[in-house]
Amino acid sequence: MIDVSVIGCGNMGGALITGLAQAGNYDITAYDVDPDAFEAIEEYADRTTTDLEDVRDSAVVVLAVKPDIVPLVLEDLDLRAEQTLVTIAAGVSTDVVASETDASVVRVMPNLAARTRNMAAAVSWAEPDENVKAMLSDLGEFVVVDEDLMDVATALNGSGPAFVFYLIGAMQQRAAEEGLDADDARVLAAQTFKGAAETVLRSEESIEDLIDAVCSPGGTTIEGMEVLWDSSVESDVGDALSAARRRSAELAEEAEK
Ligand SMILES: NC(=O)C1=CN([C@@H]2O[C@H](COP(=O)(O)OP(=O)(O)OC[C@H]3O[C@@H](n4cnc5c(N)ncnc54)[C@H](O)[C@@H]3O)[C@@H](O)[C@H]2O)C=CC1
Ligand SMILES: O=C(O)[C@@H]1CCC=N1
Repeated sequence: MIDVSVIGCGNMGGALITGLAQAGNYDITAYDVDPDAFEAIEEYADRTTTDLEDVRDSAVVVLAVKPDIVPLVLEDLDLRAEQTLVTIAAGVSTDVVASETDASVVRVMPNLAARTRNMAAAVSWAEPDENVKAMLSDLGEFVVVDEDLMDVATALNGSGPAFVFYLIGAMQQRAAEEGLDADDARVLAAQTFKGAAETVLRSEESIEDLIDAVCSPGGTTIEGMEVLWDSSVESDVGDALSAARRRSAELAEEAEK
């Protein structure tokens, strides 16, 4: 049983609590200044609290507040060297957090799919932390990156679910306009993304070869692919990723001030 506290139970803190509770093996304390935040996670957390004292003894404390709130929480959070503080705030460096705590600091960029234990996470740490490793493995897949690559990881896997939701929405909407029931279209679009993603994860074929495998000669897919290849979708998706990466770098500059 790993004793974990989550500070900030909004969208991302709540997703981590939900996923960890489903994994079992975690004793979870949920802390927030706003008791309304507990509504969505009450059934998953072992306890909820508005008293910061209650999180002080956890082996792992996850800081899941907005980047500008991080310094305020650190002012009041007194942790010991044997504890681990996981920071997930976009743009807040390990150094900024480590300068305010005795705990060892691990920086993680998680994503909302923690809710269903399908999270993609990037982690940077001075040395591997066994508890954090267990948590990230229980919540999905993770890769270890140098901290200077956290901005691009933030854009890719942190913000990425929103970009994918957008694409799912676009496919769902057109299929509904062309006659499918909207709920059926939602299921088919989402399951198609899930299946395509799973296929990529389990295959060593290049993305180009996988596209080719769907394009039957003279068939339907190639007609759609011609539209995509002639469009700016590839560079527009890239530009969305770059914009998110730039914002992460800006947040980092703001956090250093
Ligand atoms: N939303 C997402 O998909 C992801 C968010 N993150 C990071 O997670 C952090 C939280 O983001 P969200 O969950 O989206 O924000 P949110 O606004 O949904 O949740 C923030 C929570 O913090 C609470 N809070 C505010 N002040 C507090 C304090 N002093 N002490 C304790 N709790 C306090 C709020 O009541 C709220 O429940 C951010 O730093 C963000 O960069 C990282 C990856 C993905
Ligand atoms: O939008 C944000 O700033 C956070 C960080 C990554 C995903 N959500």
